[in-house]
Amino acid sequence: MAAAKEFTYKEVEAHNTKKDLFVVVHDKVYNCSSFVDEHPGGEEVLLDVAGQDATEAFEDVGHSDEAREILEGLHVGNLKRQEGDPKPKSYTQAPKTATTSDGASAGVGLYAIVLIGAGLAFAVYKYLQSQQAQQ
Ligand code: HEM
Repeated sequence: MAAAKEFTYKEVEAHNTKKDLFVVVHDKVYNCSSFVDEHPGGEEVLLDVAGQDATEAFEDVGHSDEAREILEGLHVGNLKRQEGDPKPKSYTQAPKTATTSDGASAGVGLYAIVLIGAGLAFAVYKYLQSQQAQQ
């Protein structure tokens, strides 16, 4: 049996189009070109990780054993990691950021309401005090 072909990250990076799409999952290199159109999760997500390390993106979704079998069928070689290679690309980063900023703006809104309420109470208190002083 011939030894598995070795790719550097730079070589994998060159395969980043829909017609020529390599991804890395757990340091193995897969040619997904024939599968892009059939992917149940859509072509966009695969194009997003084209030529990159898709380990986290693939694992975050919780793909089935069947998906892993398809993946093995697309295996074309192994990744030869070198110093300075980028880290795996995460899929969940964007939604997480959105949730954080939503929470922050809700907190600011609540803070404003409390401040306005306190201001109003203070104004009423001052008004009543001045009324009493006049009597
Ligand atoms: C790299 C090779 C990949 C293969 C062979 C593959 C294969 C599959 C298969 C067979 C399914 C159907 C459900 C299942 O059996 O788990 C699926 C669903 C899905 N995949 Fe992938 N996938 C790959 C990469 C990715 C990547 C990188 C993402 C990025 C986020 C992704 C996102 C999804 C999503 C969101 C679904 C769910 C679709 C739905 O249920 O509506 N996949 N994939």
